[in-house]
Amino acid sequence: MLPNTDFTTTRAFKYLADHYIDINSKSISEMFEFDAERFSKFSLKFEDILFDYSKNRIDEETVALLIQLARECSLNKAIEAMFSGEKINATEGRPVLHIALRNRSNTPIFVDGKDVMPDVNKVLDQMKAFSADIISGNWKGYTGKAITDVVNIGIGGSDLGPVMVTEALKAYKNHLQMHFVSNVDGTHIVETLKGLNPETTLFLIASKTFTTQETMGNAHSARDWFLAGGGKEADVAKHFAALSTNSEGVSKFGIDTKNMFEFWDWVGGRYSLWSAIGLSIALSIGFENFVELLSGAHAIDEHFKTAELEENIPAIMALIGIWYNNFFEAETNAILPYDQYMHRFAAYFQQGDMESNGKHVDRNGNAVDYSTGPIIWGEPGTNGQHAFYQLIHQGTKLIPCDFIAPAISHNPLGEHHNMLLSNFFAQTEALMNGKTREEVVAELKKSGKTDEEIEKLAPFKMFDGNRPTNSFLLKEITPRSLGSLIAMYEHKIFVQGIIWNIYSFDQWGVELGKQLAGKILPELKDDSEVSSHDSSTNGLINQYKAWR
Ligand SMILES: O=P(O)(O)OC[C@H]1O[C@@H](O)[C@@H](O)[C@@H](O)[C@@H]1O
Repeated sequence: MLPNTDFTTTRAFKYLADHYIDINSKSISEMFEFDAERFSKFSLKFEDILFDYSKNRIDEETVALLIQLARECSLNKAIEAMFSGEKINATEGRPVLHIALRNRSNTPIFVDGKDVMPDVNKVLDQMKAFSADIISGNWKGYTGKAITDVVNIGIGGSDLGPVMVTEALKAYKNHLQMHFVSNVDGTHIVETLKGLNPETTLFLIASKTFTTQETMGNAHSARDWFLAGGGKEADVAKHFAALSTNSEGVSKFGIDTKNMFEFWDWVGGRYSLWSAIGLSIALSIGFENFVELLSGAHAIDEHFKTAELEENIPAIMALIGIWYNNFFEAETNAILPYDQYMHRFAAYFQQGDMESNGKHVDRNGNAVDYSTGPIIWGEPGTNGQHAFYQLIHQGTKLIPCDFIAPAISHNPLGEHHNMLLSNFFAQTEALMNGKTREEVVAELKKSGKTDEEIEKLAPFKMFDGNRPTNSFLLKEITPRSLGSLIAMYEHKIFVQGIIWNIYSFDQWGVELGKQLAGKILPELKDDSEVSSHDSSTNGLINQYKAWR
């Protein structure tokens, strides 16, 4: 059973509300001036990842109270419940066990009295053998040629994780060309298949449920393309594999269940890159590297389970987020990787975080009267600097930012990496320090402006500063360090869900969209006028019919 506490009624919450008034009158830079130990107090190291949270609007009391909050909400019990396979996804009656998929210690994890590890290991072995066969060219297509291109067809959790990781780990890539088709917009598959050869293309149909409209639509079009290109029905087995929990759906589609890589309903879609859904990752970077990714995540699982809350990186990340979300009323959280390979990281955690904690009903079924999951967004630095950082620096909204960067680049080209990292450091510093009137006046004087001009310009050139950031400095983006970083964010989401007393592992809001589209689709089949909706929807549908 998960604990069931309204965090706004805890003692810690009340203390935090008072303490907020105090902290709100302080600046981060001031707190650095008064405390030479601030960086060492508010930073943690895990293997080759340095997590620096000292540039936040916090002091020691803040952290102590936030930890008290976590304790009053029985976070430790909740962690135990997840790791021991309890059905903590109560609205779907399922455990939440992505941690089992990367349980490299292989200790038993029981679901309904059955250890899941033998099944997990069996699928890993199957992925190992399959990826070795495809990569080595042992596996032949229907005309005897080796596979050159892999197309993963999936959406949401069956797409975003594989895309994000294969991009982030491109430096580890082999000769196979990876492609990802997600959108039901025909453009996506048509453009992807241009230039591909059916004889050397492998399709992975990635869908937990094997019923998702977009994926099924794209999978059928892929098969039509394959058959039109010369392949026969009997050849489908050499070119299509399925990653799914639904073996019935897979065989109905015509994929040999020998080519099915199974996972289980206790794996949430947005937490599934560690499962068979990660087959495209194993194909792209090799199975050993995929295992490294799992190992990095497993190391964080152990840390999360055993570290004291004061030293627990995911817990601290979560608590700082709660501090801004529920006391400063920050609505969003920007994720800003200074690494081009990580360009889909923010998009990945848009689903990870927003689908998990975008909930307005607590675990008792009552509407909450506090703010829950933040809006997650972001782009890689330095691109974002030339686009939206203006608002982060000088806008009216408080936007806590996560800066992420590797110390070692996979592409050390001249001064590029120093230039990139100088921006990373400068931005977090500038967001904290801002620019005072005195500094602005001195700068303008130096540039030869008159007193009158200075008076006019100064307000626009001043920055308040005091804008909070977390910094994640990784030695290098490797399969292991990336695995750890992803797991940190996953557990951050978990901790926040526990404190907000919501269910983080269902997604009823998304299910609605699936139902609604299914209702309108038949109405679009012919040209007859539609009148069963509101006048806007009728108007749009009828105009669509007139124009198409
Ligand atoms: O993997 P399948 O079942 O195709 O689902 C793909 C995605 O569908 C969405 O509507 C959500 O439910 C996501 O959590 C899920 O990742």
